[in-house]
Amino acid sequence: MSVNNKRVVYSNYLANPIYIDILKARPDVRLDRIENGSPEDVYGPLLGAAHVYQVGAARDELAPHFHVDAAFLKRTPNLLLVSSNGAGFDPVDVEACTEAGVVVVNQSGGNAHSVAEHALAMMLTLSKRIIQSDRRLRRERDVNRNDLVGNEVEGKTVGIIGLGNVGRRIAALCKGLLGMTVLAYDPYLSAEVMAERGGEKVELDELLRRADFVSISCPLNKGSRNLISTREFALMQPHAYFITTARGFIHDEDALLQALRDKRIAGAGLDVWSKEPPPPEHPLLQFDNVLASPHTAGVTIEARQNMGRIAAEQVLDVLDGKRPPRIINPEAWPRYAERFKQAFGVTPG
Ligand SMILES: O=C(O)CC[C@@H](O)C(=O)O
Repeated sequence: MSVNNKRVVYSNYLANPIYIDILKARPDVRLDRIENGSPEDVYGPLLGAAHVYQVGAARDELAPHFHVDAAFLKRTPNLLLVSSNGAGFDPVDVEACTEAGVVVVNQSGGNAHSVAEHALAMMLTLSKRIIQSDRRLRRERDVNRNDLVGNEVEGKTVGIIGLGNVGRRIAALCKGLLGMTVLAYDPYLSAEVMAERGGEKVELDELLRRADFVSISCPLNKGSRNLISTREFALMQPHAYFITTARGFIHDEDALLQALRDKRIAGAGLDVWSKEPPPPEHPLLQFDNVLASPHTAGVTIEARQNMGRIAAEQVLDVLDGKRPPRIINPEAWPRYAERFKQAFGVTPG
Protein backbone atom coordinates (compact mmCIF):
# COMPACT_ATOMS: atom_id res chain seq x y z
CA MET A 1 0.00 0.00 0.00
CA SER A 2 1.62 3.26 -1.03
CA VAL A 3 1.49 6.08 1.44
CA ASN A 4 -0.83 9.05 0.89
CA ASN A 5 -1.66 8.21 -2.72
CA LYS A 6 -5.43 8.62 -2.24
CA ARG A 7 -6.33 12.25 -2.09
CA VAL A 8 -9.38 13.56 -0.22
CA VAL A 9 -10.29 17.26 -0.13
CA TYR A 10 -12.98 18.79 2.06
CA SER A 11 -14.26 22.32 2.40
CA ASN A 12 -13.64 24.09 5.68
CA TYR A 13 -17.37 24.02 6.40
CA LEU A 14 -17.08 20.34 7.11
CA ALA A 15 -14.42 20.39 9.81
CA ASN A 16 -16.02 17.36 11.47
CA PRO A 17 -13.49 15.81 13.88
CA ILE A 18 -14.85 12.28 13.48
CA TYR A 19 -14.55 12.46 9.71
CA ILE A 20 -11.05 13.83 9.98
CA ASP A 21 -9.92 11.24 12.57
CA ILE A 22 -11.23 8.27 10.60
CA LEU A 23 -9.58 9.39 7.39
CA LYS A 24 -6.34 10.45 9.04
CA ALA A 25 -6.00 6.97 10.53
CA ARG A 26 -5.52 5.57 7.02
CA PRO A 27 -1.90 5.74 5.88
CA ASP A 28 -2.83 5.58 2.20
CA VAL A 29 -5.09 8.65 2.42
CA ARG A 30 -3.97 12.25 2.25
CA LEU A 31 -6.57 14.68 3.58
CA ASP A 32 -6.52 18.36 2.61
CA ARG A 33 -8.86 21.18 3.43
CA ILE A 34 -9.73 24.07 1.17
CA GLU A 35 -10.81 27.41 2.46
CA ASN A 36 -13.90 29.24 1.29
CA GLY A 37 -13.72 31.89 -1.30
CA SER A 38 -10.33 31.40 -2.84
CA PRO A 39 -10.52 30.23 -6.44
CA GLU A 40 -6.76 29.66 -6.47
CA ASP A 41 -7.03 27.12 -3.69
CA VAL A 42 -10.15 25.61 -5.10
CA TYR A 43 -9.05 25.07 -8.63
CA GLY A 44 -5.39 24.81 -7.84
CA PRO A 45 -3.37 21.71 -7.09
CA LEU A 46 -5.52 20.40 -4.25
CA LEU A 47 -8.77 19.80 -6.08
CA GLY A 48 -6.91 19.14 -9.32
CA ALA A 49 -5.35 16.07 -7.69
CA ALA A 50 -8.33 15.02 -5.56
CA HIS A 51 -9.96 11.60 -5.82
CA VAL A 52 -12.68 12.60 -3.37
CA TYR A 53 -14.35 15.91 -2.74
CA GLN A 54 -16.45 16.36 0.37
CA VAL A 55 -18.73 19.29 -0.38
CA GLY A 56 -20.62 21.10 2.35
CA ALA A 57 -24.29 21.15 1.45
CA ALA A 58 -26.42 24.20 2.11
CA ARG A 59 -23.71 26.73 2.92
CA ASP A 60 -20.75 28.11 1.01
CA GLU A 61 -23.13 29.27 -1.69
CA LEU A 62 -20.94 32.10 -2.79
CA ALA A 63 -17.76 30.08 -2.73
CA PRO A 64 -16.59 28.91 -6.16
CA HIS A 65 -16.34 25.27 -5.10
CA PHE A 66 -19.91 25.10 -3.87
CA HIS A 67 -21.45 23.91 -7.10
CA VAL A 68 -20.08 20.68 -8.47
CA ASP A 69 -21.06 20.97 -12.11
CA ALA A 70 -19.58 20.11 -15.51
CA ALA A 71 -17.15 23.05 -15.37
CA PHE A 72 -15.97 22.01 -11.91
CA LEU A 73 -15.54 18.40 -13.05
CA LYS A 74 -13.37 19.52 -15.98
CA ARG A 75 -10.94 20.99 -13.50
CA THR A 76 -10.94 17.92 -11.27
CA PRO A 77 -9.98 15.13 -13.69
CA ASN A 78 -9.04 12.60 -10.99
CA LEU A 79 -12.27 12.83 -9.05
CA LEU A 80 -13.94 9.47 -8.29
CA LEU A 81 -16.37 10.55 -5.57
CA VAL A 82 -18.33 13.60 -4.56
CA SER A 83 -19.65 13.21 -1.03
CA SER A 84 -22.32 15.76 -0.17
CA ASN A 85 -22.66 16.70 3.46
CA GLY A 86 -26.02 15.77 4.95
CA ALA A 87 -29.12 14.47 3.25
CA GLY A 88 -29.32 17.21 0.64
CA PHE A 89 -27.17 17.11 -2.46
CA ASP A 90 -28.51 20.16 -4.25
CA PRO A 91 -25.08 21.69 -4.90
CA VAL A 92 -24.14 18.68 -7.01
CA ASP A 93 -25.07 18.22 -10.66
CA VAL A 94 -25.60 14.47 -10.40
CA GLU A 95 -26.05 13.97 -14.17
CA ALA A 96 -22.74 15.67 -14.91
CA CYS A 97 -21.06 13.47 -12.30
CA THR A 98 -22.58 10.32 -13.77
CA GLU A 99 -21.37 11.30 -17.22
CA ALA A 100 -17.89 11.85 -15.84
CA GLY A 101 -17.89 8.49 -14.00
CA VAL A 102 -17.94 10.17 -10.60
CA VAL A 103 -19.96 8.52 -7.84
CA VAL A 104 -22.14 10.80 -5.66
CA VAL A 105 -23.13 9.92 -2.09
CA ASN A 106 -24.86 11.69 0.77
CA GLN A 107 -25.32 10.86 4.46
CA SER A 108 -29.08 10.44 4.38
CA GLY A 109 -30.54 9.45 7.72
CA GLY A 110 -27.50 10.61 9.68
CA ASN A 111 -29.22 13.72 11.00
CA ALA A 112 -32.86 12.68 10.65
CA HIS A 113 -33.60 12.54 14.38
CA SER A 114 -32.10 15.96 14.98
CA VAL A 115 -33.90 17.60 12.07
CA ALA A 116 -37.24 16.03 12.97
CA GLU A 117 -36.89 17.14 16.59
CA HIS A 118 -36.19 20.67 15.36
CA ALA A 119 -39.34 20.69 13.25
CA LEU A 120 -41.40 19.49 16.21
CA ALA A 121 -39.76 22.03 18.52
CA MET A 122 -40.72 24.77 16.07
CA MET A 123 -44.33 23.61 15.99
CA LEU A 124 -44.56 23.60 19.79
CA THR A 125 -42.69 26.86 20.26
CA LEU A 126 -44.81 28.73 17.73
CA SER A 127 -48.09 27.27 18.82
CA LYS A 128 -47.46 27.86 22.54
CA ARG A 129 -46.05 31.33 21.76
CA ILE A 130 -42.99 30.59 23.83
CA ILE A 131 -40.68 33.07 22.10
CA GLN A 132 -43.20 35.91 22.46
CA SER A 133 -43.70 35.00 26.14
CA ASP A 134 -39.96 35.03 26.73
CA ARG A 135 -39.50 38.38 24.97
CA ARG A 136 -42.39 40.02 26.80
CA LEU A 137 -41.25 38.75 30.18
CA ARG A 138 -37.79 40.21 29.68
CA ARG A 139 -39.09 43.56 28.52
CA GLU A 140 -42.28 44.25 30.52
CA ARG A 141 -42.94 44.36 34.25
CA ASP A 142 -46.60 43.46 34.01
CA VAL A 143 -47.18 41.01 31.19
CA ASN A 144 -50.79 40.57 30.19
CA ARG A 145 -51.20 36.84 29.75
CA ASN A 146 -54.31 37.32 27.64
CA ASP A 147 -52.03 38.60 24.90
CA LEU A 148 -50.14 35.32 24.93
CA VAL A 149 -52.87 32.75 24.49
CA GLY A 150 -51.55 29.88 22.36
CA ASN A 151 -52.88 26.63 21.00
CA GLU A 152 -52.33 23.02 22.01
CA VAL A 153 -50.59 20.89 19.43
CA GLU A 154 -52.01 17.62 20.76
CA GLY A 155 -54.49 16.06 18.34
CA LYS A 156 -53.96 18.62 15.56
CA THR A 157 -53.14 17.83 11.93
CA VAL A 158 -49.66 18.04 10.48
CA GLY A 159 -49.05 17.99 6.72
CA ILE A 160 -45.59 16.69 5.90
CA ILE A 161 -44.14 17.39 2.46
CA GLY A 162 -41.51 14.74 1.74
CA LEU A 163 -41.79 11.48 3.70
CA GLY A 164 -38.14 10.39 3.55
CA ASN A 165 -35.88 9.82 6.55
CA VAL A 166 -36.68 13.17 8.16
CA GLY A 167 -40.36 13.28 7.21
CA ARG A 168 -41.08 9.83 8.58
CA ARG A 169 -39.40 10.77 11.89
CA ILE A 170 -41.55 13.91 12.10
CA ALA A 171 -44.58 11.69 11.45
CA ALA A 172 -43.54 9.28 14.22
CA LEU A 173 -43.00 12.08 16.74
CA CYS A 174 -46.23 13.88 15.87
CA LYS A 175 -48.31 10.73 15.98
CA GLY A 176 -46.56 8.97 18.84
CA LEU A 177 -46.10 11.90 21.21
CA LEU A 178 -49.03 14.11 20.37
CA GLY A 179 -51.65 11.89 18.73
CA MET A 180 -51.67 14.10 15.66
CA THR A 181 -53.22 13.24 12.32
CA VAL A 182 -50.45 12.95 9.76
CA LEU A 183 -51.13 13.87 6.14
CA ALA A 184 -48.26 13.53 3.71
CA TYR A 185 -47.43 14.59 0.18
CA ASP A 186 -44.64 12.74 -1.57
CA PRO A 187 -44.95 12.07 -5.30
CA TYR A 188 -42.16 9.46 -5.15
CA LEU A 189 -43.88 7.13 -2.66
CA SER A 190 -46.93 4.87 -2.90
CA ALA A 191 -49.85 5.13 -0.48
CA GLU A 192 -48.77 1.78 1.05
CA VAL A 193 -45.22 2.91 1.76
CA MET A 194 -46.50 6.18 3.13
CA ALA A 195 -48.92 4.38 5.42
CA GLU A 196 -46.02 2.24 6.71
CA ARG A 197 -44.18 5.49 7.39
CA GLY A 198 -47.10 6.83 9.37
CA GLY A 199 -48.66 9.22 6.84
CA GLU A 200 -51.88 9.32 4.83
CA LYS A 201 -51.03 10.04 1.19
CA VAL A 202 -52.84 13.13 -0.06
CA GLU A 203 -52.37 15.64 -2.86
CA LEU A 204 -50.54 18.83 -2.05
CA ASP A 205 -53.61 21.08 -2.18
CA GLU A 206 -55.56 18.86 0.19
CA LEU A 207 -52.63 18.82 2.61
CA LEU A 208 -52.40 22.61 2.54
CA ARG A 209 -56.13 23.03 3.09
CA ARG A 210 -56.37 20.58 5.99
CA ALA A 211 -53.13 20.96 7.94
CA ASP A 212 -52.69 23.00 11.12
CA PHE A 213 -48.95 22.71 10.55
CA VAL A 214 -47.30 22.37 7.14
CA SER A 215 -43.78 20.99 7.45
CA ILE A 216 -41.31 20.69 4.57
CA SER A 217 -38.76 17.86 4.53
CA CYS A 218 -38.21 17.13 0.85
CA PRO A 219 -35.01 17.63 -1.16
CA LEU A 220 -34.52 20.70 -3.31
CA ASN A 221 -34.63 19.70 -6.96
CA LYS A 222 -36.28 20.87 -10.19
CA GLY A 223 -39.63 19.47 -9.06
CA SER A 224 -39.62 21.09 -5.61
CA ARG A 225 -38.16 24.53 -6.39
CA ASN A 226 -40.82 27.14 -5.50
CA LEU A 227 -43.25 24.36 -4.62
CA ILE A 228 -44.80 26.61 -1.97
CA SER A 229 -45.60 30.03 -3.36
CA THR A 230 -48.47 32.56 -3.32
CA ARG A 231 -51.16 30.10 -4.44
CA GLU A 232 -50.07 27.49 -1.91
CA PHE A 233 -49.87 29.91 1.05
CA ALA A 234 -53.35 31.10 0.11
CA LEU A 235 -54.66 27.54 0.46
CA MET A 236 -53.40 27.24 4.04
CA GLN A 237 -55.72 27.92 6.97
CA PRO A 238 -55.28 31.31 8.68
CA HIS A 239 -54.41 29.61 11.98
CA ALA A 240 -51.86 27.27 10.35
CA TYR A 241 -48.09 27.47 10.75
CA PHE A 242 -45.53 26.92 8.01
CA ILE A 243 -42.36 25.07 9.09
CA THR A 244 -39.33 24.25 6.99
CA THR A 245 -36.14 22.39 7.81
CA ALA A 246 -35.41 21.42 4.20
CA ARG A 247 -33.90 24.04 1.88
CA GLY A 248 -34.53 27.64 0.98
CA PHE A 249 -35.98 27.94 -2.55
CA ILE A 250 -38.57 25.19 -1.92
CA HIS A 251 -40.75 27.98 -0.57
CA ASP A 252 -40.80 31.39 -2.20
CA GLU A 253 -39.64 33.85 0.46
CA ASP A 254 -41.43 36.83 -1.09
CA ALA A 255 -44.69 34.90 -1.19
CA LEU A 256 -44.20 33.90 2.46
CA LEU A 257 -43.54 37.51 3.37
CA GLN A 258 -46.76 38.60 1.70
CA ALA A 259 -48.74 35.79 3.35
CA LEU A 260 -47.47 36.95 6.76
CA ARG A 261 -48.17 40.61 6.01
CA ASP A 262 -51.72 39.71 4.92
CA LYS A 263 -52.12 37.45 7.99
CA ARG A 264 -53.07 34.59 5.67
CA ILE A 265 -51.18 32.20 7.97
CA ALA A 266 -50.43 32.28 11.70
CA GLY A 267 -46.66 32.23 11.48
CA ALA A 268 -43.58 30.37 10.30
CA GLY A 269 -40.65 28.39 11.61
CA LEU A 270 -37.71 28.75 9.26
CA ASP A 271 -34.40 26.93 9.47
CA VAL A 272 -33.43 27.42 5.83
CA TRP A 273 -33.09 30.49 3.68
CA SER A 274 -32.39 31.60 0.15
CA LYS A 275 -29.20 33.16 1.44
CA GLU A 276 -27.56 31.65 4.49
CA PRO A 277 -27.27 33.01 7.03
CA PRO A 278 -29.94 35.65 6.35
CA PRO A 279 -28.84 39.16 7.39
CA PRO A 280 -30.46 40.55 10.59
CA GLU A 281 -32.37 43.10 8.52
CA HIS A 282 -34.05 40.34 6.47
CA PRO A 283 -37.77 41.28 6.35
CA LEU A 284 -38.86 37.84 7.57
CA LEU A 285 -36.81 38.32 10.72
CA GLN A 286 -38.88 41.39 11.63
CA PHE A 287 -42.02 39.34 12.37
CA ASP A 288 -42.80 38.36 15.95
CA ASN A 289 -44.53 35.22 14.70
CA VAL A 290 -41.52 33.98 12.72
CA LEU A 291 -39.25 31.61 14.56
CA ALA A 292 -35.85 31.51 12.87
CA SER A 293 -32.72 29.41 13.05
CA PRO A 294 -29.57 29.47 10.90
CA HIS A 295 -29.74 25.99 9.34
CA THR A 296 -29.11 24.36 12.70
CA ALA A 297 -31.85 21.72 12.59
CA GLY A 298 -29.26 19.00 12.08
CA VAL A 299 -26.59 20.56 14.24
CA THR A 300 -26.41 18.30 17.27
CA ILE A 301 -23.52 16.31 18.69
CA GLU A 302 -25.27 13.07 17.77
CA ALA A 303 -26.01 14.07 14.19
CA ARG A 304 -22.48 15.38 13.65
CA GLN A 305 -21.07 12.10 14.93
CA ASN A 306 -23.33 10.06 12.65
CA MET A 307 -22.68 12.24 9.64
CA GLY A 308 -18.90 12.31 10.11
CA ARG A 309 -18.75 8.56 10.51
CA ILE A 310 -21.07 7.78 7.60
CA ALA A 311 -19.23 10.22 5.33
CA ALA A 312 -15.77 8.90 6.21
CA GLU A 313 -16.83 5.26 5.86
CA GLN A 314 -18.30 5.89 2.43
CA VAL A 315 -15.18 7.76 1.31
CA LEU A 316 -13.08 4.78 2.35
CA ASP A 317 -15.50 2.38 0.62
CA VAL A 318 -15.10 4.21 -2.66
CA LEU A 319 -11.32 4.52 -2.28
CA ASP A 320 -11.19 0.79 -1.53
CA GLY A 321 -13.28 -0.02 -4.60
CA LYS A 322 -16.35 -1.06 -2.58
CA ARG A 323 -19.89 0.10 -3.23
CA PRO A 324 -20.97 2.57 -0.53
CA PRO A 325 -24.52 2.15 0.82
CA ARG A 326 -25.86 5.62 -0.06
CA ILE A 327 -25.06 6.00 -3.76
CA ILE A 328 -27.25 8.56 -5.47
CA ASN A 329 -26.13 7.64 -9.00
CA PRO A 330 -25.54 3.86 -9.13
CA GLU A 331 -25.40 4.14 -12.94
CA ALA A 332 -22.00 5.86 -12.55
CA TRP A 333 -20.48 2.68 -11.13
CA PRO A 334 -19.19 1.02 -14.36
CA ARG A 335 -17.36 4.19 -15.48
CA TYR A 336 -16.10 4.73 -11.94
CA ALA A 337 -14.76 1.15 -11.93
CA GLU A 338 -12.77 1.75 -15.13
CA ARG A 339 -11.41 5.02 -13.80
CA PHE A 340 -10.56 3.45 -10.44
CA LYS A 341 -8.53 0.78 -12.27
CA GLN A 342 -6.70 3.42 -14.26
CA ALA A 343 -5.90 5.33 -11.07
CA PHE A 344 -4.93 2.50 -8.74
CA GLY A 345 -4.31 -0.50 -11.00
CA VAL A 346 -6.94 -2.76 -9.41
CA THR A 347 -10.51 -3.54 -10.35
CA PRO A 348 -13.11 -2.58 -7.74
CA GLY A 349 -15.17 -5.41 -6.28
O1 LIG B 1 -26.18 20.23 9.13
C1 LIG B 1 -25.62 20.38 8.05
O2 LIG B 1 -24.41 20.31 7.95
C2 LIG B 1 -26.45 20.65 6.82
C3 LIG B 1 -26.88 19.40 6.14
C4 LIG B 1 -28.37 19.29 6.08
O3 LIG B 1 -28.93 20.43 5.56
C5 LIG B 1 -28.79 18.11 5.24
O4 LIG B 1 -28.90 18.24 4.01
O5 LIG B 1 -28.98 17.04 5.80
